Amino acid sequence: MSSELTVVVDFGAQYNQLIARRIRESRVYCEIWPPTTPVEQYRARNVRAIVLSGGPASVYAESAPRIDPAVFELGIPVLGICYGMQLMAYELGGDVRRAERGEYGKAMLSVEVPDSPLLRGLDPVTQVWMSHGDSVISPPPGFQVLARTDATPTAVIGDPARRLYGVQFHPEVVHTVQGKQVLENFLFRVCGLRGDWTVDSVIDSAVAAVRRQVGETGRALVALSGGVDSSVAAVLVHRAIGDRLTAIFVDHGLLRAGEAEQVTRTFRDHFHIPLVHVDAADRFLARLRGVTDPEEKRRIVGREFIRVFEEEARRLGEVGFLVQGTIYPDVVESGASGGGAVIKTHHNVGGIPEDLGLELVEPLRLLFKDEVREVGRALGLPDELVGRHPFPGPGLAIRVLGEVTPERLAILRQADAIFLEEIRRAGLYDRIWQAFAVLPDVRSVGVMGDGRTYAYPIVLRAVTSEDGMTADFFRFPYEVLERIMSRIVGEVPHVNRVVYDITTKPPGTIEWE
Ligand SMILES: Nc1ncnc2c1ncn2[C@@H]1O[C@H](COP(=O)(O)OP(=O)(O)OP(=O)(O)O)[C@@H](O)[C@H]1O
Ligand SMILES: O=c1[nH]c(=O)c2[nH+]cn([C@@H]3O[C@H](COP(=O)(O)O)[C@@H](O)[C@H]3O)c2[nH]1
Ligand SMILES: NC(=O)CC[C@H](N)C(=O)O
Ligand SMILES: [Mg+2]
Repeated sequence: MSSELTVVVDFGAQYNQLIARRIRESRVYCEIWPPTTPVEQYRARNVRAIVLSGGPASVYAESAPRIDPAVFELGIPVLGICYGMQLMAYELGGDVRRAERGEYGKAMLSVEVPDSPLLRGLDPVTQVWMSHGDSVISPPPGFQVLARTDATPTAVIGDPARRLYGVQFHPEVVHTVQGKQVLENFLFRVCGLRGDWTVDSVIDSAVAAVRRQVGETGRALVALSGGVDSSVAAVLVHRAIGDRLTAIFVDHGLLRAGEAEQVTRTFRDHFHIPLVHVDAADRFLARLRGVTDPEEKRRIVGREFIRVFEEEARRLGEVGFLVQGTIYPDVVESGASGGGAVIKTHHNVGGIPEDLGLELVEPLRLLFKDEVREVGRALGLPDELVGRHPFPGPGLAIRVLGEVTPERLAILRQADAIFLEEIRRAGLYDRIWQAFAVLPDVRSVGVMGDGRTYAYPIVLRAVTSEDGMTADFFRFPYEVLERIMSRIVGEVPHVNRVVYDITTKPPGTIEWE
């Protein structure tokens, strides 16, 4: 994909995905590898730069994750971050111990060697973000101290001859004001990279890889939800194999208002991808009748999805490949990021059975969500599709709390549509990561038109997030909330109250079930 492969070695830091994203933002291609990756792999893949991530362990502990010290002798430049720096120092003969003073949060870094290639262009004193209890007490032979903080005299160390560097702070977080400069200094000045990772190069190599995998005559299916990932995967594969790709869109009756029409229209008119639209609402709702347990609902939807899918696959016949919109966080989280070579053997559709006999095609498996969006834009997908909020596979079944009935789905759909319409009208859609309405299974007393009501509340949920793993509630202007409330109560039957969920994740999750 690029001749400038950079590897982030994962020692269990919360931030290793963030390190990889920052590197890619500088247009350098990067993968996350486990510390157990054999040294030969670094040579075989022609790795040009290595970043050792932070991690919760202490290097001197028995069980601490390590790396083959031969990595430091490959002649490839290394940047150790926090634990990564401590590990490098420890392995090369430095002294690492519990510091007298831990350092958590903001600290001021004083640059001592301003002409070090790693620190070029930094302010003499610059704010960094720290999170460590151990410190490099004395650096290994060959290393010099390049910068310090009050609590940590060895905040940055380096051996310019061997191109080995360590920073105790976290350059990848925004609280380290000049962190991007430090990472780019490492990539461009220390390693001599140029940054040739562009969306066009990503698309070209993904298209070529799909052609190689599927061959001249192979046929493929894609389960298309209309969400960002499966849509971008579909368009990419369509570019590679044309109408040997068929998309299957399942309307399970748990979609938002207008969604099925929108998805089918976009794909038929805009992309000319043959699309099978399966209207399966009745069978999903029949299976969900009387079911209130959230996990049971998810299982039922997942299982029914596969049944529908299998039936369609059998009907089409002679299909050898299944396209999935698996993205990099899915891969990393499933522990399959070992050198990019391990193929994820399971899928994210909810359980495609082995005997379906389809080989997986996953053209987005090395991309982050924002990169997937960029690829989608470059492929000509309309903004309203690329910028869509994520929508969960089980759909409204997990937003109608308790039993899912056609009546309660109708209430939720109408309220949800008003909520999103007003968000768009206020110009806030793109500032929010995900927004939706929830219908609880309680009722409360109200007064409307001088009469007593006893009806449902609607819960509004809107969050900001980078990746869905953590989230904060969105700060709406009160006027917008007020308009949403008055429209929902005024227009949606059986609703007499509107509440706004201000729970962060953690402790809450984004969805209610
Ligand atoms: N209604 C549907 N019809 C067909 N396939 C679906 C449907 N809903 C979900 N899927 C499949 O399940 C996968 C996982 O859904 P998921 O919501 O994680 O991804 P997405 O819909 O592609 O993107 P996004 O995260 O932006 O919603 C999808 O990529 C798609 O293959
Ligand atoms: O495709 C999906 N199938 C699911 O079963 C599912 N459950 C949650 N989500 C989405 O994941 C993100 C995090 O959700 P939670 O904070 O509720 O776990 C949010 O974006 C949720 O919408 C799902 N997506
Ligand atoms: N964030 C880290 O990498 C911490 C490293 C090590 N556990 C310390 O406390 O110093
Ligand atoms: Mg989706």
